Amino acid sequence: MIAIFGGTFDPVHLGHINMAKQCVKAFNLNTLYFMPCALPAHKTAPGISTEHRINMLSVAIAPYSFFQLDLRELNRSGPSYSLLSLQEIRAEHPTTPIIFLIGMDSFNNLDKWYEWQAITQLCHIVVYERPEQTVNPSEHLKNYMQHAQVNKAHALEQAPAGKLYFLPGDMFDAASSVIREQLKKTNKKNELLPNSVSHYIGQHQLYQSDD
Ligand SMILES: Nc1ncnc2c1ncn2[C@@H]1O[C@H](COP(=O)(O)OP(=O)(O)OP(=O)(O)O)[C@@H](O)[C@H]1O
Ligand SMILES: O=C(O)c1ccc[n+]([C@@H]2O[C@H](COP(=O)([O-])O)[C@@H](O)[C@H]2O)c1
Repeated sequence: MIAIFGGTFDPVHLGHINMAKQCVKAFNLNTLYFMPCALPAHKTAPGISTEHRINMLSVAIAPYSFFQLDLRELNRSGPSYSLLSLQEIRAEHPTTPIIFLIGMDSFNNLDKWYEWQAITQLCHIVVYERPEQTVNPSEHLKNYMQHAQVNKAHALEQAPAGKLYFLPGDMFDAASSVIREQLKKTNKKNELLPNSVSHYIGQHQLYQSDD
């Protein structure tokens, strides 16, 4: 199985680490790849450099041998459409099951992603719950849920793509946007961040203003 966790990671926080660990455990993965986007398709571009986002990801995942980075989106120009990355990964692994891990807020907006139906044919979507985000599907998503949703993680090993699984696990109340606001007010260690990321932010004086 190939597992990809895409995100802006501005910055990576303990909510990301928590859901990624749960995914590794549920699917008994050897490796889960964090895939930072260059230019988010549906939100404003990060105010810090890509290099800082990658360095923070690197220090955050360093303690875990089962986490790695996939930097392919940084090599493309234009919005980081997941479709293009998944097409590349599928071409590299024609028959292997591919998991794309997202949070509940992303799932509720999935039908607004570029060519979202093609995405659901290239990979399995695994959704992790998020505080204050209940499943809220549009008609399109309801239809997708009806034909794709499975209730056992094991079912995703039996096909290369096309399934949808809601991964159970403890929710973790953390959001990069909230953390950025907190960091603007105080540069004290932030409890929603791995210590190594807090340290990196302090060292490089990141997120001190809106610039
Ligand atoms: N605490 C969390 N619980 C569940 N899913 C999460 C959590 N934090 C992030 N995610 C999911 O991880 C993916 C990448 O998230 P992203 O890097 O955009 O961080 P974020 O915290 O959602 O950022 P922002 O607050 O700026 O929107 C998205 O699919 C998002 O839904
Ligand atoms: O391809 C798209 O249209 C698209 C739209 C919104 C989000 N995504 C992807 O979903 C992942 C989480 O996105 P975000 O914006 O919450 O960091 C990340 O890999 C994004 O590239 C992709």
